Amino acid sequence: MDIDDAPSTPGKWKMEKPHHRHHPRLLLPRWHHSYPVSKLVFWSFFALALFLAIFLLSPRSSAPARTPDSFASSSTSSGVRRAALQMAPWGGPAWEKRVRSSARVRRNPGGASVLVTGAAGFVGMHVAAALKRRGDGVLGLDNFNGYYDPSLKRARQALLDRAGVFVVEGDINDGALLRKLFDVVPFTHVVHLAAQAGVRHALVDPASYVHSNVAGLVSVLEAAKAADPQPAIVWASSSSVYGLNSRVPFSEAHRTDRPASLYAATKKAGEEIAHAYNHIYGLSITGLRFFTVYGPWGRPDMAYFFFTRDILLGKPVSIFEGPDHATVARDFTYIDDIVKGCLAALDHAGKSTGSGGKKRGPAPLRIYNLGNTSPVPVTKLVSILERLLKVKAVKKLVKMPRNGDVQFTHANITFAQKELGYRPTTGLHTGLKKFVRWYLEYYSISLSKNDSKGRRISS
Ligand SMILES: O=C(O)[C@H]1O[C@H](OP(=O)(O)OP(=O)(O)OC[C@H]2O[C@@H](n3ccc(=O)[nH]c3=O)[C@H](O)[C@@H]2O)[C@H](O)[C@@H](O)[C@@H]1O
Repeated sequence: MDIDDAPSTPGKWKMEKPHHRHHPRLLLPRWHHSYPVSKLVFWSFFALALFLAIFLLSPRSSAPARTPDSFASSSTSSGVRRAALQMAPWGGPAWEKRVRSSARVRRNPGGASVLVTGAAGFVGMHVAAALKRRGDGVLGLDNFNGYYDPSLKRARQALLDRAGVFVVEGDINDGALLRKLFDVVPFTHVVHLAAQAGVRHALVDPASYVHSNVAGLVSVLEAAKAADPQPAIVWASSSSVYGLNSRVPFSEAHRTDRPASLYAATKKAGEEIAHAYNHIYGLSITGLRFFTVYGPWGRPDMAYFFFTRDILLGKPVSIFEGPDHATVARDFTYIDDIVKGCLAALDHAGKSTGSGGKKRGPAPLRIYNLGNTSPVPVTKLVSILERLLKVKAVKKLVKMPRNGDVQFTHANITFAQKELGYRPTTGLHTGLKKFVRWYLEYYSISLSKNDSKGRRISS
């Protein structure tokens, strides 16, 4: 029946006797007329209540499954990636109120009010949460780009939101946004962690490294130098700046002028840019050279993360070897140790001395290694994962491609120990155990559901 055939006045439609041969749709008007209104209301409410109950009580597993294999988006070009970024609009009284409230110091008398860039990233989320926990004011900033699965970044944002940290959606290259944030909040510190990370990806999308790690850093320093008061800056450099340095363990006094990747070169450039801003404007700047940070809520582009995924899927993992089968090793550093190092660097950062864009006196300029001081071969990393996952990995030993990787990293942390009281306490086995526990829970994977070869076939 066409809707145009229906009379406009209810009740004028002559009903037929219900008949089972009728199409159910034709019975509807009759049912409507013969059913008491009270019963109709009752059943409508009942249906609505049932629907709500099912919706609210449904277990987490009924939500769209999280899949750990979405790092494929990393191969998109920077142009495509940026075009796809849909930033939420910023500004307005309600937005400013939220910004102010998030950045307000709560329980920490004389505490810091901190802008954390890259707050939806791995290290950013942990640092922002730790600052908030101890009562500091924290505002996050992140552009939620698609270098890896943005839903993981959204989940981190949701976690911060529950902790009372507002993450503003925006790019560090947006000077107007940064100026606005400094207008609204007199930040005492900036922990600048937003960056284009990943050593090997620089071959795929070199422009994104210059955009985030060079132009983005300058943009943040420009906003900081013009702010009144000027904040102290703590930012993420990288162990990769040691590049072809072969003296071990790597010390801050060693050469860092032979980077092996564009990523490393942009981080090294950042250290020189920091020098210039400290020199000209009196900004207090501390660079932290992180050594292969890993742990819960980590980055899917890192080896320990995608090895875990591939081992569970029964897919081969490529283990890089140096020339003549030489071991490739990393000074893997657990996230909680890195967070302690970041907070200590912030607490020990001397003040910036400039104001109104003018230097008033010398300000601190520091660089520290934050590593674990015990390099572990990648083969060992894989065997720990095999034990924790209770699955044998399909291992492929391959010659390390010329992709910017270095063979070995090992941190000397004497300076950080002496000046920041930094002391890493988590070994690789313990740290990976915590990572694996998080990974299985986050992706709702049960190890008991393996196939006959002991492999997990799907999440
Ligand atoms: O320390 C740092 O500064 C850097 O640490 C990591 O870089 P990387 O140490 O190369 O970490 P992964 O990419 O997770 O690689 C870990 C190890 O696994 C090896 N690997 C990687 C990939 C692979 O398929 N096979 C393999 O054996 C690498 O050569 C490396 O020795 C981060 O990805 C960088 O963003 C960070 O700046």
